[in-house]
Amino acid sequence: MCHMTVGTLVLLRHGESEWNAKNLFTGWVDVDLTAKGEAEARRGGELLREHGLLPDVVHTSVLRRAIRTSELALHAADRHWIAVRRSWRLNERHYGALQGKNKKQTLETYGEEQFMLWRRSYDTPPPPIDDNDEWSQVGDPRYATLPPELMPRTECLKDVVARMLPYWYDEIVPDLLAGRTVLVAAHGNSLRALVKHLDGVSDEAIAKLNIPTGIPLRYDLDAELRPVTAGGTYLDPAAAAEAAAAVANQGR
Ligand SMILES: O=C(O)[C@@H](CO)OP(=O)(O)O
Repeated sequence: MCHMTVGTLVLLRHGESEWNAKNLFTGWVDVDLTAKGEAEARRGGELLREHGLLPDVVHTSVLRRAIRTSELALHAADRHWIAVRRSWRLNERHYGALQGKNKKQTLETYGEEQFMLWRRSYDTPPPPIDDNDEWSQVGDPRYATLPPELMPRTECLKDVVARMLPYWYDEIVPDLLAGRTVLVAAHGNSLRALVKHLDGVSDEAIAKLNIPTGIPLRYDLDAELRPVTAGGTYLDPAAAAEAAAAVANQGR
């Protein structure tokens, strides 16, 4: 008899970034972590170590807040030496013309309904960013090999699901099927896209789901890659609930 071993998936949103702290829409803008964000990343790594949840491989976006979070967390867990893979497909949702804009001012200017449509609706993207905008990523060398028609100027969550899933199936799933413990260090909305897929969250319900910074979320998957526990398990559930509520309230 052949038993397929399925590994464990651990999702980690980067720690607080400079633009999280300033309450600015960030998207693909490559901002760094704050000192608080660095401490959150280290704490995330300590949680991994305390729970004996030691990654064999890490997948990150190509943005420094996720890369640095993974490095700080893995250092704290004594797993700094594991294999690393990165992809733009794990990047934060491209926030279009909202990149660099203040969330509170945007809420005041456009009103609650439009603000939440842009932030959390499944299929309404913000207006596209102009290629000459100071926060455009056109010309950024890290995307030089990206086919031009794949380079986003804005994205809704549905677009993120569509561009993230090829990476999930082609790069992450094989690691899981090989029985590995897989850490995915990414972003609020790219992880919402992955959670939506894993848990089969409806287009409506995903609007209410927020991912806190720096707290590992564990998913044990069955042989069909379905979560054994719906929604996964945060390694620090109380801190996760409080931090997710704070994300939901941004802009207010
Ligand atoms: O600004 C962003 O890129 C994201 C994540 O910080 O914000 P929001 O939670 O509003 O989608």
